[in-house]
Amino acid sequence: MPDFPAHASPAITPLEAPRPQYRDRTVSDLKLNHEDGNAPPPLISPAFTPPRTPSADTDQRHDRQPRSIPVAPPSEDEGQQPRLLQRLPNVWCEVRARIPTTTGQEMFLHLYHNDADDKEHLAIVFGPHIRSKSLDAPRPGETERDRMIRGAYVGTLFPGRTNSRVQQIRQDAGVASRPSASYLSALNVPEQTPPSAASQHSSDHSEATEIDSSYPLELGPPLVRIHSECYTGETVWSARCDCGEQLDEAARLMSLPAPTPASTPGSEVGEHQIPSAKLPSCGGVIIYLRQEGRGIGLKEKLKAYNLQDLGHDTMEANLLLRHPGDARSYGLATAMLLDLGLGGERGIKLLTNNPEKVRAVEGPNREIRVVERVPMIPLAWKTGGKMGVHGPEVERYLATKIEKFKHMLSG
Ligand SMILES: Nc1nc2c(ncn2[C@@H]2O[C@H](COP(=O)(O)OP(=O)(O)OP(=O)(O)O)[C@@H](O)[C@H]2O)c(=O)[nH]1
Repeated sequence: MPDFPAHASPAITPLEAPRPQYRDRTVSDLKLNHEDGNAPPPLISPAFTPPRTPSADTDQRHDRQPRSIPVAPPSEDEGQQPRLLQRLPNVWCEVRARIPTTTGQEMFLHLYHNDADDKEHLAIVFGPHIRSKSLDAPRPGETERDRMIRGAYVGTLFPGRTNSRVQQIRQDAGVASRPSASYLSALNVPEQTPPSAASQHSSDHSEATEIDSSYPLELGPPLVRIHSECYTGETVWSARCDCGEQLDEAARLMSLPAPTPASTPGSEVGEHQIPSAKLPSCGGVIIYLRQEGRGIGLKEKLKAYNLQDLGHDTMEANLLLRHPGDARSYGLATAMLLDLGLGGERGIKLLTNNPEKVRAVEGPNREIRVVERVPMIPLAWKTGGKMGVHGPEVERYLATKIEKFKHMLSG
């Protein structure tokens, strides 16, 4: 018997926790994985494998425009109808700010308030073409500085700037007449357009129309992701779900350069060299809804995780806690998209696997049209386990999404 110090406990065999018996099949059982048999390598440690940020240098094979699937308009006899609010909530963008990202691309974070809940929902806007009407509309008594502080400015802020409007940009650039579209685009300034049907919600004040924007027709329907908050998957490296990876992938796709001549690296617009990191991207919007845990909140989701460790799947766990399997609705997202000028005939391309989301985001009167769906295939499947979240928990989670939530994950 070795000499242990007095405080040492006698060596005992640690209690072997019985492994929970899961009744669900895993994704591997469903034969949807590209790899057969070879389990992907485990995550090393969250400290060394932070969630991926959208990056131009991540897997070049995926640097193409995303594959999308046309969405048929809804028919009367469709079986299960999504939960739709009778009327859309009122939403308004309180403030926005430019966020340079680790990839060199910039995005504008828009913070929204609404009259349906007291949460701060967000719109993460990529590219220069999408602007919030409620943000741009003038507010009583505000100064130009107030407008710049709340983000209702055109172009880029710089020390000493005194005016939020486009004329100021022209003067600073020494451009007497109306600058070219590509020059404005390089400055992140939307082109001035006459008020259109799509801008019918804007205020008719001259300031608002001056900075009205439109998403260029040649870019096709803008790419949109409606993303529900997931603290565990996006912040603390959880491998129980693929939420963090989905957020990264959406941002990456929206940062891909737009297929226009101006997007050629090193291209020049007049005398102005456009830095490649600032080349215009196709852009798009991630509507980030504070719907933690499919709407049940973090506390309840953590309880659900414990139930999952006791052998239940993600849907059963919600039901055992007396919550719906999915407690979300998408009226806020619809209203935010309208405020961002994405209503109307042209429609949007929605990045999702969730069939309910496709219909629900269209709103009670089809205010938004989802004309194409872009599937979100887990990165581990696309890369044969080299990248992305993998492990038994996420496999069970994905299997339940396919089997019980009817997610269209096989493409
Ligand atoms: N209640 C509960 N919520 C979860 C769990 N795992 C992730 N979530 C939440 O699920 C939401 C994301 O939903 P998903 O089902 O992954 O995806 P989706 O938004 O329905 O569909 P996609 O658009 O295809 O991603 C986020 O709010 C997460 O916090 C879980 O085990 N239990």
